[in-house]
Amino acid sequence: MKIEKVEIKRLHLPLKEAFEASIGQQTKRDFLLVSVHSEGAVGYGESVAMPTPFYNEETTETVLYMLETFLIPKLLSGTIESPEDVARLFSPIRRNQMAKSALESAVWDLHAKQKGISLARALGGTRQEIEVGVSVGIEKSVDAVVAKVEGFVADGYKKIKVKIKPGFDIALIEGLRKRFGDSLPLMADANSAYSLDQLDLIKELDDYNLIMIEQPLAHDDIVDHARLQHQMKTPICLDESIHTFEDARRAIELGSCKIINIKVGRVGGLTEAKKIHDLCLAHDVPVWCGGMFESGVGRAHNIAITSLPNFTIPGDTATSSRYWERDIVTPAVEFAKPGILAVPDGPGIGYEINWDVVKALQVMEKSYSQTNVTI
Ligand SMILES: O=C(O)CCC(=O)c1ccccc1C(=O)O
Ligand SMILES: [Mg+2]
Repeated sequence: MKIEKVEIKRLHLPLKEAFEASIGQQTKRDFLLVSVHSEGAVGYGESVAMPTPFYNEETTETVLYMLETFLIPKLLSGTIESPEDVARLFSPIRRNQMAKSALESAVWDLHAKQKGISLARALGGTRQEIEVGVSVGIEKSVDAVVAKVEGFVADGYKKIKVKIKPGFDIALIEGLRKRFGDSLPLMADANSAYSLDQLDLIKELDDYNLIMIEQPLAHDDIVDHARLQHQMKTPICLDESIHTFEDARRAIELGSCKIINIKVGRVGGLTEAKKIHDLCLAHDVPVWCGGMFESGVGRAHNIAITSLPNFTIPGDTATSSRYWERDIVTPAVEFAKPGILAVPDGPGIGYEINWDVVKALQVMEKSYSQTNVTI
């Protein structure tokens, strides 16, 4: 497979409503839509980095820089037999997982389209349908979160994840349990807002039958999380701490978590996501697919990877309408049944790009081909 051309479009996609977490507030996506071209076929991917380095160290600007300066030149000048080779090609470049993933996932889409099969099938997915959860932001009051959750429960979402931070935690979970009872599939995500100094407070969360607590401690930690997991019955799930297969192996070995949130962008692409999935399967560690407010393109990649067998917990892969007035794909991502998405069986990601919407949102576009780049 020879990649002849790469295109990048930078888009500003407004969220329907602001979303707050312990790491800050978000009102729109500022992201890159990446296309890779080979022999008349086109594959699509998206960069999930945020404009600010508050979730991880990457930003939309650093992704653009890494793509232009290192990754696109490497892809255009290298030869790849399969999408798995892209990770090998990029391996001399350290980190910058979200930049790598934007390009790598586009090559996966291209590969599946060239084979005439769905991305899910190309990845080894086995499910035709996936269960979906929703991530709910911090609001001004417990009642305001309860009201939001009421709507999502009515929509049929199979898992409710609420964001917590110090001062907006125990009372929130208690309020939700009071309103919805013990059977609501509920979890909390702290985005690294706590430390072991707050051990007693964190341990109180053990009383609420949560499916898991996501990333309570530092974004770069697996040691304190192991200490915490050994003192709690509620499974700890790692998000920010896991960037690679090796991170996952070490975390499992230490007992830092019992569940892993796999985000395609955070781990550098679909090949690494699949490797982490396989490792977790071998160690009886269930996984689920997290979200980064992806547009329909990244969402389609998330749906495809979620069709693999060890994605046994509903992901943060909500419908387009949870986030956007108009998505950039057509059809929009919608439930087949309440709380259930159908895994597309058309070639590649299985969604078309809505170019009218892309044009309306586009703030920059660039094209790279073999003639105008050097490493
Ligand atoms: O609905 C989504 O896409 C997931 C929302 C979410 O929780 C999130 C969004 C942006 C950055 C980090 C996270 C997270 O999972 O921690
Ligand atoms: Mg998280």
